[in-house]
Amino acid sequence: MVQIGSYSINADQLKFGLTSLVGIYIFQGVARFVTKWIQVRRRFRNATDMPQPPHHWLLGHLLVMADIVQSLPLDVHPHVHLPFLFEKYNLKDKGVMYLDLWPVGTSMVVISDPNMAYQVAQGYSLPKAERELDPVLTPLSGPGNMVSISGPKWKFWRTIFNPGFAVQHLMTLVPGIVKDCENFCQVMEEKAKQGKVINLEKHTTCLTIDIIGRVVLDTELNTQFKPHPLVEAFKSQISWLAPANSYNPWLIWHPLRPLVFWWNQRIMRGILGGMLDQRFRQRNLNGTSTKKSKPIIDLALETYLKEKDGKVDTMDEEFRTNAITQMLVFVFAGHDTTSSTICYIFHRLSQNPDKMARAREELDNIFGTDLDNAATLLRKEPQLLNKMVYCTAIIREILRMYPPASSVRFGEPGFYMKDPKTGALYPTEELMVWIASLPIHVNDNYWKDPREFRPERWLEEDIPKDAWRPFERGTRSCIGQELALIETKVIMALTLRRFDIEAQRQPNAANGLGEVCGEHVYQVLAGSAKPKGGMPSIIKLAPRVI
Ligand code: HEM
Repeated sequence: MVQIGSYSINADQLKFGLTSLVGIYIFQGVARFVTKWIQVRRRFRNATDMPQPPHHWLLGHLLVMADIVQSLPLDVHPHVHLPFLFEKYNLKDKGVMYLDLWPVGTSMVVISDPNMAYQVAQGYSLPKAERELDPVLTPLSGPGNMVSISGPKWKFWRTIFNPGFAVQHLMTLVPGIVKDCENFCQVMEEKAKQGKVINLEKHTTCLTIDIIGRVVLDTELNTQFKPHPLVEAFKSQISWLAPANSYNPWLIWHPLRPLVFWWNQRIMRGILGGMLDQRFRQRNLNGTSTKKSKPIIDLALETYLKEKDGKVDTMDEEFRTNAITQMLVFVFAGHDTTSSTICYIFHRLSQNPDKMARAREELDNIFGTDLDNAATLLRKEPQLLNKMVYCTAIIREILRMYPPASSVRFGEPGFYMKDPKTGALYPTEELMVWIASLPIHVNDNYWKDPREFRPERWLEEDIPKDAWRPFERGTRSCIGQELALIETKVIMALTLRRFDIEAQRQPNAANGLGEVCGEHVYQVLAGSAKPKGGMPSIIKLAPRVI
């Protein structure tokens, strides 16, 4: 007998009551699930204004998706599927494709038309799809990170960091970037002498992490020579992210994942917090530094101190927590996108000796034929990077063919995209809006021979308006795009003439397929879109270095 206030109930009544409660709870859950299922399927089935592949009354587009997934190597990045879907279901001319993937994925609209991408990112900036971004970005940087938030909070942080990413400022940081690239050359030379297959992406990642550490935190992380606890915790975090291409429940809901995430966050935030506090103490003691090249962390603190009218004894806890989050997001967003771009540059040039020769000739003309001169000259005159016209065309072409990131937004009631050719209106309400860039970048309505690597197109042809968007466009475009271009050019200036790098073939994916449009190091999902297997490569000294 159990006494509750003035009531008493026996064990059987209690059991009955609890079972009924659980039953009602489960019934409500199932009813909600089924209702949502019916609503979503109905919306897609009855829609005449939502161009889409054939829709199944029960499974939506899950069968269509399963079909396309099977027709490509199983491990490709999800954005690789999209151009094939547009092509197969004749949706390229529509410029949009609606996909009903509920309950496995979010219902969405994907864009392959530059003008409609303009409408959602530049004409009007739809808010970020925070719910879809957070599972990746929260473990890596924390809640409230600049990539996934929208509104006034995002504006506050973007305004604080914008000056640090302006070209004029970044040019002052080139000497430091050159130093990291010299370290890279040293490591690559050793690897070339060993003649073994190396994981190229691992080395370019260490390089870009060193650069981001220097530019943002003014710290020599030196990961090219020895592991750094910040970076090790970061890599562990990436390796523990829930896999997007797996349906294995053990991998999706690994019970240890929250614990690992918490532990790594503790390490990363501890290290960055320490760095931030130290800079804050120094700034408070020394006032505003007159040093010409300032790391981004100092510029942020300067803005903060200015807002507080000069000296303050302690940093606002909210500012501190959020500043650490943004530093972490810079470390994440600032390294793996650039590192995979560098890998693909080497890869495509090794397959196209004529283009490699043209790039080397350009570098000889700018920096002279003595290879050691490039570093010395760049330290003195960073503006020489602006003369690397053909190399810039190569970077643009690689980013067109292998965009490492893209933008996911969330639609709004009453916000429609308008087909510029037909005037048809396409709804966005309650849908994820994916500006995936790849389906735009390889859409032959806008690009000639889109699957061909032809840097010359950037010098000789008209590039369609808004059709190149690897950094996205509009207010939410990449804050680090100038940094990415500068560092990639410095790396090219110092390495292209020194090394020949050749990507090696790897075992096929689980379904026996090993290529996408003839590419064997296609993009896979690993935080962002990265070359398969880290692009294992043989590296040799270029003939003129031997
Ligand atoms: C080749 C290199 C890079 C590519 C292709 C790239 C691409 C992108 C893209 C497509 C976005 C928009 C993402 C979205 O809408 O969700 C973005 C945003 C962002 N990127 Fe990059 N990125 C690169 C390098 C960098 C670097 C070096 C940094 C340095 C810190 C960086 C920091 C950021 C940040 C903080 C944002 C969010 C900006 C905002 O919403 O205000 N990125 N990037």
